[in-house]
Amino acid sequence: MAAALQTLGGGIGITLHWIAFTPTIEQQATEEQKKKWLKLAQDVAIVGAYAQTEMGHGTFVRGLETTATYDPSTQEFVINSPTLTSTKWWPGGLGKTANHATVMAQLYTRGKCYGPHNFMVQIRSLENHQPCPGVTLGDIGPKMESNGNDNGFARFDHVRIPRENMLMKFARVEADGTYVQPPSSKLAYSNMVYLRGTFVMSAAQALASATTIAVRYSCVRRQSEMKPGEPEPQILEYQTQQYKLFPQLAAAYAFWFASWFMTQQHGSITGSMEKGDMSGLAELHALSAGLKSYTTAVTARGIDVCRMACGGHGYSHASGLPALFGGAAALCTAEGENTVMMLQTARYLVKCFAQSQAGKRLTGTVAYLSAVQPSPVAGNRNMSDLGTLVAAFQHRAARMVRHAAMQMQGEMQKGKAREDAWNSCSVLLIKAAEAHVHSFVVRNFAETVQTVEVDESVRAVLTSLCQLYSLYGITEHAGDFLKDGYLTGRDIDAASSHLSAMLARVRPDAVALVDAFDLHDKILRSVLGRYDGRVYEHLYEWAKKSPLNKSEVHESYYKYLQPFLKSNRAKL
Ligand SMILES: CCCCC/C=C\C/C=C\C/C=C\CCCCC(=O)SCCNC(=O)CCNC(=O)[C@H](O)C(C)(C)COP(=O)(O)OP(=O)(O)OC[C@H]1O[C@@H](n2cnc3c(N)ncnc32)[C@H](O)[C@@H]1OP(=O)(O)O
Ligand SMILES: Cc1cc2nc3c(=O)[nH]c(=O)nc-3n(C[C@H](O)[C@H](O)[C@H](O)COP(=O)(O)OP(=O)(O)OC[C@H]3O[C@@H](n4cnc5c(N)ncnc54)[C@H](O)[C@@H]3O)c2cc1C
Repeated sequence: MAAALQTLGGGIGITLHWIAFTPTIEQQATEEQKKKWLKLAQDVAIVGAYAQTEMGHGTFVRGLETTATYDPSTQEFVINSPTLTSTKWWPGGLGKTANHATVMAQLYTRGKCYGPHNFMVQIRSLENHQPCPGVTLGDIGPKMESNGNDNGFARFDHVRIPRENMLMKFARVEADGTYVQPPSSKLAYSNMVYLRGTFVMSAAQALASATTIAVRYSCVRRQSEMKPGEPEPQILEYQTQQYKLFPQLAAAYAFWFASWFMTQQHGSITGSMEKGDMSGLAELHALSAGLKSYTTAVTARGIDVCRMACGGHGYSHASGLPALFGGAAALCTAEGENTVMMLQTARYLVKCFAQSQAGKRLTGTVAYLSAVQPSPVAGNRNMSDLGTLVAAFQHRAARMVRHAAMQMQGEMQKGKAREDAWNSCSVLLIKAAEAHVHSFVVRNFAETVQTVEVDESVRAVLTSLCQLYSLYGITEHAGDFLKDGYLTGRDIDAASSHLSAMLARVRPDAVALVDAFDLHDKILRSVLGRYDGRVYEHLYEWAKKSPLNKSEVHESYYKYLQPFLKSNRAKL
């Protein structure tokens, strides 16, 4: 149903109904409110949008301008868009599809503002789908990709909703207008944490799709001569092609396993939060923000590497790669712009570093920060040993977190305000947070391949993939590892030669590793990545269906080219 709606002639989008609107009801509504809306949403008896971002604010949620003012005389909230920049802007499905929206608005009661809260607002008639009174709706226009989704705008002109339409699981407003505090003001943001966590799997699946397409095509495509007179080789025989594709393939597996951890963490921490234990929220936020930022950025870049590795046909929509890239690029901005998200992780790391400096034993994904010795113990390391590689990534991250935090402390000791010191160290902070997330992904990958229940022959392949992913990271960021002498030049050379060996070792299993993603042709939507490998016949069929081929001589010839040619010939 959802897929049908999704593809029905484009222009409508129900994705956000499933991934944002419905989970918001699940996570933020009271049991009473769930009885009213959750089944309607789950049965698609209503279609919803998650309306938070405005034309003037996306990142800075506390700066949102839409207001929800409580009127105790009628026990209603008045939803209003006071300025042009308060217009809700970007929400998927808001333009033409949704008839309801959870609207994030500044809550006012008894003349005081209590910050952003979620409100259920009906925006279109259930009879004729016309906008409700006081509601102005529309699509925001063509985008880089995903134009099948009607990302829309909405304005509210003093629209009245019952008090009960405030999602009140955490915070409440009583009938007389009394505001009841939530256990944490950030619980209103809980669905963003959930959604960021799901983006890690979206990134893994997107990179899995791109590497499936590129690896399969690289076995079909033959090009050039490796040795004079020999037949043209599969382009996957070129080491450069392996160096482009196999690290992306390894990253797809790494992110897939990271999303398993993210899902498990989200479940257990939100489970504890249900019982009132908020202690895990900060780590969950930092992990989901950092993983979302890191995996989507690597995925977007990786898909473009796959696209380029397929030459001209990669640039055709027949390959499916431009659409994948456009979708992955969106993930870098949506649900928390990547820079801002990585800064959130950095904020958490600086806090944890200070706690560890004060003698607190750190736990969870930051435990290594207190365990890693500042002074490196140089020496010939076994660069093919996973434990050695994990330790190298943790040392790098710990060193960079310490450096950024100390730099910030130094700025403040010179008299800078904390906020100014933060801003002037934010590039260092971002790099440290990226190193932290990278070390988590490597450690989690290594732990998963060592413990996952698979045949030993499969474990051997996954171990090679994990070594390849780690060695690629070390060689790509060699400076970070060399800086304090933790790794030597000889170690980096050893890492490079092991990486070359891993490329050759993974080659025989490359097709099996992408087939293992089990992505049906209907999901891949790629002529180059077809399971049957019949690329050229289907590329020709695909091209023949181009709208431009409906007529032998296109109407533009008669309208523009013919008169233009005629006039140029007349001047000869
Ligand atoms: C091929 C690809 C695959 C498929 C893709 C297909 C197509 C692509 C198309 C679309 C993509 C798909 C879906 C799109 C869905 C997108 C939906 C949306 O975008 S919804 C809107 C999302 N918006 C955001 O995420 C906003 C981001 N901004 C924020 O979250 C916050 O403003 C902030 C940046 C975090 C700052 O908030 P604030 O200023 O209040 O906080 P700070 O002062 O920085 O920190 C205070 C304190 O609070 C803690 N904290 C902050 N946030 C949270 C949180 N969520 N949970 C818990 N704690 C939080 C923070 O850590 C601080 O704590 P402390 O240090 O202890 O003081
Ligand atoms: C495809 C797509 C779908 C979306 N779907 C939805 C949806 O369904 N519902 C919804 O509510 N929203 C949706 N959004 C909006 C999305 O959540 C916002 O675009 C996102 O949160 C970024 O906010 P912004 O666009 O205001 O960018 P800005 O925050 O203005 O960012 C612009 C630049 O400023 C920088 N910047 C901002 N703040 C800081 C800071 N504190 N420190 C350093 N740099 C900073 C950013 O890093 C970035 O480089 C969608 C967006 C896209 C692209």
